[in-house]
Amino acid sequence: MSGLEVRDLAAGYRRRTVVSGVSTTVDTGGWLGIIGPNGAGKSTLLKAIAGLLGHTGEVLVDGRGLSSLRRRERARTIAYAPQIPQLPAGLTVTDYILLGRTPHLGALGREGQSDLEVVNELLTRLDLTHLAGRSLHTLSGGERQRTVLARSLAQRAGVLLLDEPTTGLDIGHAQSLLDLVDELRAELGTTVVTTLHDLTLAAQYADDLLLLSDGVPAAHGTPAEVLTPEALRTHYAARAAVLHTPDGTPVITPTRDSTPGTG
Ligand SMILES: Nc1ncnc2c1ncn2[C@@H]1O[C@H](COP(=O)(O)OP(=O)(O)OP(=O)(O)O)[C@@H](O)[C@H]1O
Repeated sequence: MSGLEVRDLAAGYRRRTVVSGVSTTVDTGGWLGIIGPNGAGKSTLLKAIAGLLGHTGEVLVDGRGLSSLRRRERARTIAYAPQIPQLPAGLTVTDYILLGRTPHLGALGREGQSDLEVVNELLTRLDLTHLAGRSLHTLSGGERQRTVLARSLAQRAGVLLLDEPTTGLDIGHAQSLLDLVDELRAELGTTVVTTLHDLTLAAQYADDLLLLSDGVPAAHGTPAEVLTPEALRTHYAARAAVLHTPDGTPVITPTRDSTPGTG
């Protein structure tokens, strides 16, 4: 049970406010997608929700303010995978993913069978088993991305914040990752917040979308409500058609201007 509530959050860097006026609720086991053009403030918002960036307003999980939680309890409550992670040198893939289990270890700090089982399952599900003993710095971009996500998933926190989790992943690995996250929310009631540039994937996986534009919420609702051709034109300056799958999920496809002489 880990519902998330954000109340009138504002955050930024030094004296510059980058995001403001964000209020939203994500039910236990729900999935909120944060979308918006480059520089809109998506990563800043996610970092502020994670408690990694000073902010005003409140972030509550099951009604409890995150700032009131001790470090270990907080790590069991909320997990965050950054868009561009800093990876420690010299660790193997397995050791790095095991770090995600730290908030669950007993007084001696030794991992047990259940921790290893969680890690092994993630290695399998994220197609990393063949890389288990490899050093982090030898991984390709997509392999590194999957390893970082595996660590955040190993944390088994009630709230999972993922910043652009599919960046650098091919279409198959992107789907496996999002399917796995979807299963965690169904099986464990994990509450998910992701930023996603791929609007079609965002529409397929998230229950609700929050569109940020210039740091403020410009639209908030179901994917079909938020992803309109007007919204794409206004906030992304994009030419795009919005098609729909039989169940009504929007599919965004860019369209090219057919100006004579430009092909
Ligand atoms: N560490 C920082 N210090 C100062 N300004 C920052 C910092 N990080 C981000 N910004 C600025 O804050 C604004 C929002 O950045 P942010 O990374 O949150 O946007 P975003 O929506 O995630 O963008 P993108 O889609 O390009 O990843 C941008 O103008 C950016 O230049």
